[in-house]
Amino acid sequence: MALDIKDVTKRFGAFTAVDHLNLTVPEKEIFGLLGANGAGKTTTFRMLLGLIDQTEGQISWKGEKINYDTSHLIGYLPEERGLYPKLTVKDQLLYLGRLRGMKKTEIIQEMENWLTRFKVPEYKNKKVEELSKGNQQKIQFIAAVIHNPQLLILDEPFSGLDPVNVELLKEAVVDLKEKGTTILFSSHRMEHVEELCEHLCILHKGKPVVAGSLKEVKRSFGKKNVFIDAEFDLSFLSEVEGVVKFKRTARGAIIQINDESVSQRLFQQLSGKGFVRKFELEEPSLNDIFIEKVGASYE
Ligand SMILES: Nc1ncnc2c1ncn2[C@@H]1O[C@H](COP(=O)(O)OP(=O)(O)OP(=O)(O)O)[C@@H](O)[C@H]1O
Repeated sequence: MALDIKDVTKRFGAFTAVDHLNLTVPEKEIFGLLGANGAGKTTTFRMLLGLIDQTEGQISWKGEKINYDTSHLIGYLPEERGLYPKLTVKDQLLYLGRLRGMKKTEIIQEMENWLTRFKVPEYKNKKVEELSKGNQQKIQFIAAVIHNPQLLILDEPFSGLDPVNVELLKEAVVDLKEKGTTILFSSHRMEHVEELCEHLCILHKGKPVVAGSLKEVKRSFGKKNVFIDAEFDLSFLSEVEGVVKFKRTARGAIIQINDESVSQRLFQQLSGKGFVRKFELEEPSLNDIFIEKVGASYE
């Protein structure tokens, strides 16, 4: 296994930010770390990178502790973006690439490939401060991957990007994975995690509350959703036995049910009531799971 986090705890004084975390990130996979604000994601990343020490536990990458000697194997997109505003993109990437031990020609080649891929080749000679926030983020992403790291850690990589740039970045992440990079990323956007990750962990107050493969996580949640689009009011279905939640949407209703058999009961209730355009049994979304596991503590 590539990245091993064994019983890791981080305390700041009396406050426990990460609490006995055990995680294994398989090699050449995309792994999602989820959690509400303050759950401990960034603290976990900082410990992985050796930027702060854990209070307890062990972290290793391919069996070795991560330290200054292994830092060229790792790429990091920090949550607090940190580029030098007065430098041009080229000088910025040359500086960061050299710190990673790259040759100038290699850096220029990689930079040009990435800028073309991100559809901004003309940014090479622009100062960072001249770029929009989203475009600065693309440059920050390039800075994280320019040295072809084995392990890539992305803290909220999609935040602040428009849908076109989100797609560009997602495709880049999937390509890197296919070329053998192990990727760990955090996000508040469940649909991104659902689309990209094979394994995931939801942290809550520093503790993992859900962990496993996306399939296992969904299966073990048990509940399902039924989507119904009908020409009549469906709210009476909220009273049917086995219905956990009823949510009206613009086109109908999404009904969370205890188990698959309840869908049959719902279907029977619709008979003779009017025209039903759609009746669909769906997997629970990661959003449903997150809200149940984490959301209760907000109430
Ligand atoms: N240096 C520090 N000193 C004291 N407390 C800290 C420190 N760094 C983080 N914390 C606390 O640890 C907890 C976890 O913070 P962290 O930044 O890891 O959360 P997060 O999951 O990344 O949140 P977000 O989604 O908001 O970025 C928070 O309550 C935070 O206030």
